[in-house]
Formats: sequence, structure tokens, C-alpha cells
Amino acid sequence: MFYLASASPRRRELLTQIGVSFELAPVAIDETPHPAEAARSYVERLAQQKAAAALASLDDPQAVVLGSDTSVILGEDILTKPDSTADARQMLRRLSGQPHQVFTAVALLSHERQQVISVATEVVFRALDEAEIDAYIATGEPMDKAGSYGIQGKGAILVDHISGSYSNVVGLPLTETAALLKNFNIPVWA
Ligand SMILES: Cc1cn([C@H]2C[C@H](O)[C@@H](COP(=O)(O)OP(=O)(O)OP(=O)(O)O)O2)c(=O)[nH]c1=O
Repeated sequence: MFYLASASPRRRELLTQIGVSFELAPVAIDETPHPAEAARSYVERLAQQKAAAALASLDDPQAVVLGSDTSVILGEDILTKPDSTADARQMLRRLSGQPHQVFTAVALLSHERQQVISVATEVVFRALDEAEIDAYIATGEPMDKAGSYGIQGKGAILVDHISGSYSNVVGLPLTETAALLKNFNIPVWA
């Protein structure tokens, strides 16, 4: 059986989009970055930990589990989900007019083996004014999303352009995920 170790509605929708069948096995882990932890190491560690926690909670020797993590990287800083509207405002101010990177890691684990990959997409916001930032926060959309925006929702209005995988920004890089699933004999396009 194939399990998605995620509470993210985006990841459910993205996997369903490419015709993958799965059961949900969401987990909660500590998402605090280690001191001076590099972005790629951070997202790969969390994806692996989410998948490992789900695998350990399942009574299924045949289980294959997918864990994933998405973070926004601005310079040296890792922007995760905001913990308040003030935090969201601060992140959106910093992202205004700036190129940044979105990293998503995907870990596939079974009791026999594991593979972890990560993908980076560059996103460039146009310059935002305070009124726009406030109006966007008032929609409620930023609060459960890394970097305080959702490119697939109303946040699309903030984005000037991207370079790289779009689905990676939303929460799962589909091309690379399909390749990983193939390695574990999980069918896509079903
Ligand atoms: C940048 C960006 C992030 N996101 C979302 C994807 C992720 O759900 C979320 C980042 O938080 P994550 O910790 O990666 O995921 P999650 O807590 O939502 O779910 P789980 O850990 O159970 O898998 O931000 C968007 O939906 N759109 C975007 O444009």
C-alpha cells in the first residue's frame, strides 16, 4: 500500500492530478531548523522525518510512504509557515520585488530502502505596497503556507514570473515525484 504522510491539501491534489492512489498517514514533527542548517539539508531532513514517522506508525510491512517539505528561501533565511499575521506581513514585505527560491524535498521510504530528492524553483514577486499586503493577509490564504503565499491561489497576483517547476512551488515537484514513484513501482496515470 502507498501512503502520503501529509496533512497538506495541496499534496493530496497534486498526487491525485497525476493519477496516483494513496492512503493518508499525516504526522506532526518538529519543523525547527537546526542552527546554520542549509536550505536543501533542512527540507530533505524534514521530508525524510515525516515519511519515517508515518512508516513507523503503520502496521504494514509492504508500506511505501511519501513525505515532503516545502520552504521559501530568501538569501540565507528559511521562511516556513507564518506563526501570526504580523509574521506573514513581515515575510511578504521582505519578498516584495525580490527573487527567492522555493525548495521542496520528497522522500520515499519503505522498510527496505529510501530515496530523497529536492527541487528548487526561482520565484520573483513584483513590488507590493502595504495596502496590498494587508488585503492579501485579510484573505487568510497566507497562514498555512511557506513564505506566507500560495501561487496556486490569490497569491498568483503577487508573482511576476517563475523559473523552474510550478508544481514544486505548490508543494510537490510532479516530474521528479513521478520518477521516484516509478523506482518504487507505484503506478501513476491510473
Ligand atoms: C510557496 C507555497 C507554499 N505552499 C504550501 C505547500 C505546503 O503545504 C506548505 C508548506 O508547509 P509544509 O510543512 O511543507 O507542509 P504542510 O505542513 O502544509 O503539510 P505536511 O507537513 O503535513 O505535508 O506551503 C503553497 O500551497 N503554495 C505556495 O505557493
